[in-house]
Amino acid sequence: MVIVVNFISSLTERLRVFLLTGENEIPAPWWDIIEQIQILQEGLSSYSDSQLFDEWHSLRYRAQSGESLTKIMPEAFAVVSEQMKRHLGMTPYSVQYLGAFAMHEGAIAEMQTGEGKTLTAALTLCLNALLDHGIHIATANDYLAKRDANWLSPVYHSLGMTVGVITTTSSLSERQAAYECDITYGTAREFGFDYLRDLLASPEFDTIISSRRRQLFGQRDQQREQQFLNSRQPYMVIIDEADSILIDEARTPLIIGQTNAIEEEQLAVACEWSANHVGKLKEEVHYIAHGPQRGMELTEAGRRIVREMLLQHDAPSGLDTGTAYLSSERALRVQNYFQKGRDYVIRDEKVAIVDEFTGRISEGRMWQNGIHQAIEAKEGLDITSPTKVGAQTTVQELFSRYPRRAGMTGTAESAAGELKKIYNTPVIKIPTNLPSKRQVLAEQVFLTAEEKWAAIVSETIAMQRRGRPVLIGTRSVNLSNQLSAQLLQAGLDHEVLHALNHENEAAIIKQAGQPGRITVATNMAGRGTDIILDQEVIKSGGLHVICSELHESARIDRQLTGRSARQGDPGSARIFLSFEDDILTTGLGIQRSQELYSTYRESSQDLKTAVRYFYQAQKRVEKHHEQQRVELVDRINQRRQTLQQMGQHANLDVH
Ligand SMILES: Nc1ncnc2c1ncn2[C@@H]1O[C@H](COP(=O)(O)OP(=O)(O)OP(=O)(O)O)[C@@H](O)[C@H]1O
Repeated sequence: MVIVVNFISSLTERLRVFLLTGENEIPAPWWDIIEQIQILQEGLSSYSDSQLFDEWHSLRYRAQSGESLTKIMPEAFAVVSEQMKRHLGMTPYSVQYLGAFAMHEGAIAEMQTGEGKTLTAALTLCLNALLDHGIHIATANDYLAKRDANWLSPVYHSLGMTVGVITTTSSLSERQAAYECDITYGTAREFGFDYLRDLLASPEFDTIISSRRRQLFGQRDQQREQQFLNSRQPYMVIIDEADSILIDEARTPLIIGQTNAIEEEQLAVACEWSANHVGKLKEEVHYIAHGPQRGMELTEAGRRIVREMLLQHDAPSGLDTGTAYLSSERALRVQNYFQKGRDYVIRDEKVAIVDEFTGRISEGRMWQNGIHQAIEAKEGLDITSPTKVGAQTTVQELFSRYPRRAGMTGTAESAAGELKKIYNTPVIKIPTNLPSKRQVLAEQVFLTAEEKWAAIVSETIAMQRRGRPVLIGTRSVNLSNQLSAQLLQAGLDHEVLHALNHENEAAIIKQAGQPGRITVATNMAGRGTDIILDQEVIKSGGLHVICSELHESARIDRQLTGRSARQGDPGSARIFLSFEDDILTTGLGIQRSQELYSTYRESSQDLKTAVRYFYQAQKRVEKHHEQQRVELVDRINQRRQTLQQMGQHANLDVH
């Protein structure tokens, strides 16, 4: 045993050298280490449970006495694997060890969907938990946090480790308890908000925030009076769906707000008044549209009309002209760019934001700068409290607090450059356990959206006739409903999975691999839930995935197509496009997309060669989003510096 362990130690040193060189191919020594782990595990199979526990305990002792975790890794993985075999009935595959090595060394392991990332992460988590510092695993949503923690808890408990879960609904004391555990599961968003809550409660925040600034933000938040939620210094985080969190979500800051009663009242009045009046304003005459980000601008004629409306008897008293201009511009922006069913849904008489990347409701999120209230006014709902920024952070800053961080995902390779640049984290591509049998069929391009949807229905019928299940991904709840109506018209039974019914997700996904089953899903597309194929389906070609439009991020498209042909199963995928798709206008502009539309209307035989325009448009949008992320980080850093300067001035005043 000693000889084996020494041999492994020399190999693990080589593993580190490899990572530092930044190549992303799996080197031969990694395979040798796996073989040795398997030999070690074989030796442990005769151990009793208490002997295994003692073995783990001695590894803890060695780790805490200063022996490097990399050196201990093979022995630790052998013990954890033996516990996985005993408690879950599964022994990690070789590729899962590769993923765990990569993550232990701080990389993002790119593992295809369905390759077993949950188990892989557990290996790395256990190893790093040997130091007793507390490890976080950031999952894509609450459901996965609970599911994964429950599934793996017998393994953690058998090693004497505690595991906690934080979800949107966790109380403060539940959060405190979960952070005390060896391993804590939660979403990046929850970890981020708890960090901000603790930041607001910290004495440093008081020094930074001068008394003048406190006046601006109102009195101390109640939460600031109580203990920290997480009193431990964060040590390591593993980020699941790392590209989605580190790239897609990094465009919006995490903000924790504080309210102000007077502004609340004024905003509500202005929003309601504007929502009722902006219908009278005409584009180009009264306002200019600058796009979703920059919004609307009233022209001189527009301002005149707003002033006239303010003089009418139904105008609320106390609404000043400046506020009326601003709230009219905001109401116009909401009317033109925020779509019910795509950007938000109404749930329990409240506006709930739909995450554009996952298709799920972003629990607890509100749009800032009065947008949320303007939407409520447009929908005739009660106006909720506006929030002022109390503290904010970026995803980049949140994760840079952890001395050790790693990630895993099915689709990081295309974002490898940005991940390396912003987070200094390499991406390592892990091979699949079994060779992939996915057939990616040629894209189909149509002039109009109508033709495209008709073709999607036809392809669905053809696949169903062969006994194959079909999963159709759409970009919004509205489109899902529209397609659903068409499927019904064609007499096709189907299930719809979207932000408003995602409680049934697991049940719907469970059935999605049955012969001839049709499932329509918004972007979430059952991420994190396995579509298990019926034996008959495997014989008839597996799941067929239809991507009904290109998403603004190519990774989301790949996640969708990746639902087919998992773990060596057969399967296929096809992307359908039309010249009326949003991606063209967003990426190439309205004029260019109209030109393309006209060109291809005249020469429809060229449609096939048009595919490249769609990918070009998608690339442009991705580039634009990357730019936004860089700007966000700069803006928040600048704001911090200003605050710090204000704090220093305040201190000078006191002295
Ligand atoms: N070593 C193993 N032996 C047998 N089954 C395994 C093993 N590892 C994982 N599985 C099974 O494979 C399936 C997929 O696992 P998991 O959900 O972790 O995959 P994933 O890579 O996270 O997929 P996704 O990207 O869809 O979330 C699960 O049903 C799991 O039980």
